[in-house]
Amino acid sequence: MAVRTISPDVYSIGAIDWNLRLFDALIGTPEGTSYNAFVVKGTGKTALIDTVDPAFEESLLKNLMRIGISSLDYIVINHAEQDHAGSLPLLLDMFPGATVVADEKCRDLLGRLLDVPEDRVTVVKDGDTIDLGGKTLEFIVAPWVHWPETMMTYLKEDGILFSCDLFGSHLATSELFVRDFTKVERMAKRYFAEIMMPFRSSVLAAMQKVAERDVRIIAPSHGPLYDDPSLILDVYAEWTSDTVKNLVLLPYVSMHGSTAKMVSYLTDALIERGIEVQPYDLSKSDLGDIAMTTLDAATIVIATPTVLFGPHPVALNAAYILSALRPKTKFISVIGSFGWGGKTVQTLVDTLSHLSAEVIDPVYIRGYPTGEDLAALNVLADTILKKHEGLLTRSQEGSG
Ligand SMILES: Cc1cc2nc3c(=O)[nH]c(=O)nc-3n(C[C@H](O)[C@H](O)[C@H](O)COP(=O)(O)O)c2cc1C
Repeated sequence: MAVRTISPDVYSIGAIDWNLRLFDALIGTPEGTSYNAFVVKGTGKTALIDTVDPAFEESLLKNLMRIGISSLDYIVINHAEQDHAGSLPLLLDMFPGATVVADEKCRDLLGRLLDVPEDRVTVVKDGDTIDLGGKTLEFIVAPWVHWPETMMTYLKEDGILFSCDLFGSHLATSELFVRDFTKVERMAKRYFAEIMMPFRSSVLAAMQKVAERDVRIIAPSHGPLYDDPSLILDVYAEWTSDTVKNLVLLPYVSMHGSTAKMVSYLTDALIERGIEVQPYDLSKSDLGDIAMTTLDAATIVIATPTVLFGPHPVALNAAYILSALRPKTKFISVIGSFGWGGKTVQTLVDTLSHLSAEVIDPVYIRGYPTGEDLAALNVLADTILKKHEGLLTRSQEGSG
């Protein structure tokens, strides 16, 4: 993997994982990812900031050699997750004089996850600094910007924020800095929806700390870097806001066509009312795309038949994940078809209860939809329209 210079004596030496297609055995990564690691050389001391996934530890060592590093003074660990800290045990063997720099919670997790001895770790607090000689590292503790121990590191003289997972994207690219933001924005949005959305208030607190500093370069731990920070800061301001769009997310599954017919009818009914709608056939769709849509959707309608007295397991899985991601969705509903009975609607409403969204009356029918059932879907579309108009009015009053 190539070494790239970010600014004088600051290098990007991480690894690009071009072929990764599934991260954490959960998240699709259609465009691969990178594990970014950085070296900052001061006149007196040298620091490595984060490591790489252990599968790439050899390439990290080679890159250290390429830039003439024979000893490391500090290894800053912003996040204990293995894709960033996983090469630490090898590095601690290779560089016996190196001290790990981490916050207290991170020290604890490094011990538990990677068996890193406590006496190799120097604990830092929010605002602490280390002077490398003409290069000052400031540590910005950012709990729950993914995990409880996360922190960021700010290189004062160069205005570089090593932001850890914040502002990251799962994107393998040969570009060090973002050049085509339209492409990167999609991957950054997906990353935000899948990783950061459950921690929106913590992200906002971290962004406040970023705003207090003169940040000229943002260097996240996944994906390309930003030499125009406003690109990513502006979209994050929107994503972390409470604003939702006049959009319905409609994830569905259907075995024999009854629920599919209802989805198709409701989709048209929403379009006719000027409401944007995004149906996803759960048997074919990527959860990352669905997660991204939840970021904007004012309403989620889950459509499923009853299977073994409850929702189809694919729909239940989607509801569970959507609930865990805690989108800012304001309204939820359920539509679908059953044969004889079950607890589908209640199970889904209970599963989505984390969202604190208002439940709009479900349309749950027996068998193939009749004219009366389709009329009920028109009523549902009318209700969604009224609810969305109410949101718009409230937000206009709020801004007026
Ligand atoms: C494997 C299987 C299990 C089912 N279990 C139930 C059930 O527990 N309760 C029920 O009311 N209907 C049950 N049904 C019937 C379906 O809910 C019903 O046929 C429904 O109309 C199918 O909708 P779809 O055409 O959208 O797949 C089951 C159907 C299948 C194929």
